[in-house]
Amino acid sequence: MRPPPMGGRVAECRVVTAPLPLVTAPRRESAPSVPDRPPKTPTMNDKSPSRAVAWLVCALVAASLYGNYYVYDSIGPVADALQRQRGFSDQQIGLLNAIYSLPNVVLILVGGVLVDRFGAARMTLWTAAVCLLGALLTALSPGFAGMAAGRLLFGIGAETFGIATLAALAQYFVGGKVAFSMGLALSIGRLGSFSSDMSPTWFPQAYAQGWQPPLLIAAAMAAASFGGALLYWWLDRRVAAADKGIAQQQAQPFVWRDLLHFGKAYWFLLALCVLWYSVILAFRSTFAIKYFQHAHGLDLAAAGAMNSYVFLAAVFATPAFGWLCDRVGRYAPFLAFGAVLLPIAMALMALTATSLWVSTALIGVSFSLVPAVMWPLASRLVSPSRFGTAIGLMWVAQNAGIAGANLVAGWLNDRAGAGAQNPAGYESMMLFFGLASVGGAVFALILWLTAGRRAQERAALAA
Ligand SMILES: N[C@@H](Cc1c[nH]cn1)C(=O)NCC(=O)O
Repeated sequence: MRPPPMGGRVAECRVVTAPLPLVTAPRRESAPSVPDRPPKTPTMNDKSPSRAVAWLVCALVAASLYGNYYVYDSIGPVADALQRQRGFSDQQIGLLNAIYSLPNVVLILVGGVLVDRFGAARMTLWTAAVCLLGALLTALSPGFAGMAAGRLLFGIGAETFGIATLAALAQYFVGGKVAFSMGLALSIGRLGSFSSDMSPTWFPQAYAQGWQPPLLIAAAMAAASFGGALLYWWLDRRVAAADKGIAQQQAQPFVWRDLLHFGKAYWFLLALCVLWYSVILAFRSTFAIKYFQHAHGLDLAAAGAMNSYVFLAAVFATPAFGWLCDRVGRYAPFLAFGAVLLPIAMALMALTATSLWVSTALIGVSFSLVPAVMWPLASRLVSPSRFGTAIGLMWVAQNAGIAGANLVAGWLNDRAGAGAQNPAGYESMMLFFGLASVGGAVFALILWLTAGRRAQERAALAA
């Protein structure tokens, strides 16, 4: 009944003696290839109780992600109130979000290793607790320093929490539907981001009272997230207790050299992750609204709405694409398709007068498809006992890329004097994001055409 554990005392479970539901065939240690089809095992029988347990875990992880992503995006809606009521500068408000990413440039690798060491369930619980403390500190602090410390604490917990939740799904859905389950959980997370953006409409009384009540609502969301994590941890303990009789092996100690054994496909995926997320998150989260206003003549409300449709599309499309991937059994072509849509959208926006709806739709598909495939694919490219480390390393580079892209794009805009009076000043920023998105698409294509093809050839030979 228990999935192959990822860490802690019950970590390495690739040798399985009993025909257990949810415990599946061994995966490759460091294969540089992209699987054509998820391993078909007899473990995910539609009516087996273990399948129900896996979906319960998925529901708890998704609920937990909802609260976590709500807090992640909770500063934007109170930015104006923080400026008016507490006199915060733009730089201070920017820092409340930047301080989330900066420590993670180093720390998530440690977080990933801890996930492999102590297991997904324990780390989900511990990091959800850290996130709750961070959200409370942010909401209750009387001064800027306390709020910044709260966001720092939240960031330290949240990124490792993200890895632990992906690891949980990779464990429980190892026999099938991994992309669908991850897509579903991520889509509920996106719903949390969307809810946070919509909270001024949903909780007008809270916003009428000032900056604090909305942040207390965010802290309540973090508490709900912790509740979900607690239930998941409890369930995982019960599953472990039911599996007492099964031979389990000790966790492998972490060895830095292991990183070099991840294989080429993993490194292509990491490069795509850095470039694609840098464009998506730095452009969409920081500059898109301003760019739509100044270069495309939208007012603030229309620009904000246009941007939020990307989130909304992802809520529905991410699990749908995950389902499709599981069903078709292909990953790399979908990833390449999603990655190629991004430079096309950037080119349409920057170089043509095509309606913004077209580029928004393309970015919406890309934002739904790439994460729906990237994380399940990562779970198949490395050994289960190194999944946390592998994602940790990807997110170290991703956070550095996002922070760097924000700084470079801001510098390019300032240098060119970009603004409402000078829309052409955005050209260098768009060129930068365009080139980065082309780079991401190239790595996705290489991943598909080299590692993916080789896997197909091997499969054909084996047949
Ligand atoms: N490292 C995280 C960054 C993030 C984005 N939203 C909340 N955290 C990540 O890549 N998560 C996976 C995702 O696609 O959201």
